[in-house]
Amino acid sequence: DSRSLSKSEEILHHLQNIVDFGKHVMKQFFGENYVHHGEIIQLPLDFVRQLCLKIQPERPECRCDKDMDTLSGYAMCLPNLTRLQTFRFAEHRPILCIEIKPKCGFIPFSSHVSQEIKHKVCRYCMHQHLKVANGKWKRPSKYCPLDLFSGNKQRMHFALKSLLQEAQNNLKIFKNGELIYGCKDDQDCVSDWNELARHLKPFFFPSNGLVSGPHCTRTIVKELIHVITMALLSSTDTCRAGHMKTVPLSQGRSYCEASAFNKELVRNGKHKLESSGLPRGCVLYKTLQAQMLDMLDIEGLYPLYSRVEQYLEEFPEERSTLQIDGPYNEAFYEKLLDLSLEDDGTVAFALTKVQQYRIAMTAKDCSIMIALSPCLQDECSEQRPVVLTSKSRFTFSVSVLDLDLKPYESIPHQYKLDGEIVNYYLKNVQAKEDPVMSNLFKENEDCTLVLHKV
Ligand SMILES: O=P(O)(O)O[C@@H]1[C@@H](OP(=O)(O)O)[C@H](OP(=O)(O)O)[C@H](O)[C@H](OP(=O)(O)O)[C@H]1OP(=O)(O)O
Ligand SMILES: Nc1ncnc2c1ncn2[C@@H]1O[C@H](COP(=O)(O)OP(=O)(O)OP(=O)(O)O)[C@@H](O)[C@H]1O
Repeated sequence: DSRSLSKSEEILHHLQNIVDFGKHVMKQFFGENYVHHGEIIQLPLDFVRQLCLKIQPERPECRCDKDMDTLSGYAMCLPNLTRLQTFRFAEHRPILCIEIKPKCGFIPFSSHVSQEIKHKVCRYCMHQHLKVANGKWKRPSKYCPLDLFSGNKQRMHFALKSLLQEAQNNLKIFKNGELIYGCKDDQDCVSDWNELARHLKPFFFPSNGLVSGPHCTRTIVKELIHVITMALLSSTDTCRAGHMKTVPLSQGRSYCEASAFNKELVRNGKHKLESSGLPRGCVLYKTLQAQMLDMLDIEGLYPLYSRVEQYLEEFPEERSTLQIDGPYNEAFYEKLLDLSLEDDGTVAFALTKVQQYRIAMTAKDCSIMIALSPCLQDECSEQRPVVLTSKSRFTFSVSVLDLDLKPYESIPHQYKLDGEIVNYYLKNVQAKEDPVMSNLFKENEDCTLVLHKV
């Protein structure tokens, strides 16, 4: 009927927006090779219905509030990113793929931040405590995104090792497209390093020269961390927004006080954490630059969102002219390049900041896929990126996944969640970790009471 027809059109429009966003916006920020925008295809409805039934039992429970669309027949076709994207020749080879969801790699530098702690401890590390308290994860992770994004090999090594210890939803490993390490759903996490090493041994020690046992496991994990680090730091792409610098590197703190790596250094009497900086073309640099489009922090952004909201309440028909829900075309991209922070009180200024924030949110929640395939020395030419380990060599490709633009409507949720994360941390973690602070906290509370009485 006409209702389902218009629903189908709506879905088609939504998918078209996703493709356009990848093509016209994210490709510009990340570069041609890292982003695969996919294409829209039509599938027979019968096939879609069967597919839906087949995958339903495999879907994580927490995801089942979202239904698969079985009515429109439209679908997005994406390359299988667990496979190498660049070189067809290696397709028959065994393939290892590491998926990392790195999350936000910088500490807010905005003067709109109201709580000092946000300038010291990163959002991921604070959020961990709330997630464990809410039962999302059983144990906190020692991973800190600032270590991964530091570009310093030692800190990156620590971050990756921590991800391998508590993968949560930040790390998955696939062998020939099949998940061998990480969480299938929130309850079911595999973190057996011996098992992982068994899977990886043929990749790293093909001639079987390594005996098994704890030493072997450690060696293999080390080699794995090495190849991931090299792939993350490799510059395999250039892009239009490459010249765009969202923030001078000197702004903001380059380490997080809550990072276990940092704490260990402080315990050993060292107080300066090294951040070697990221090579400009590497995927981490690109991701961080896009994340840093959040220049005002949610606290500075929220009033601007309210300004846009107020305007839309008065002129709802303006929503499409303002391109809030697309089209994500060249004009949309051009507007994102205005990094000025001077608020002239206009809706245009507020809107630009809101859209930049949505891009940043997307980049804070995307995943990086590294696909690696063993290659022989004579196959490795200069055009193909290669990473060497002690006993093998790999050709690899790096892609970015899950680049759908975060909805405008999620901004109030972001604002609320930010407050919850910070308040939980201040009350339950910082106060307990630091008894002096804790006492100060109490004194302040007493003090407030006295003042109230007077
Ligand atoms: O807000 P965060 O940082 O908790 O991120 C959410 C993710 O949680 P995480 O912290 O990575 O465990 C969350 O991850 P999970 O679904 O919990 O694995 C989603 O990616 C969510 O995005 P969306 O709302 O589904 O588009 C993410 O929400 P957005 O903030 O990106 O909208
Ligand atoms: N093109 C791809 N190639 C290989 N693996 C993929 C691809 N797309 C997604 N995946 C795998 O599926 C997981 C979920 O992907 P994604 O979050 O994009 O799904 P989704 O359809 O958006 O689900 P939801 O709507 O529940 O968020 C990814 O973390 C990744 O492991």
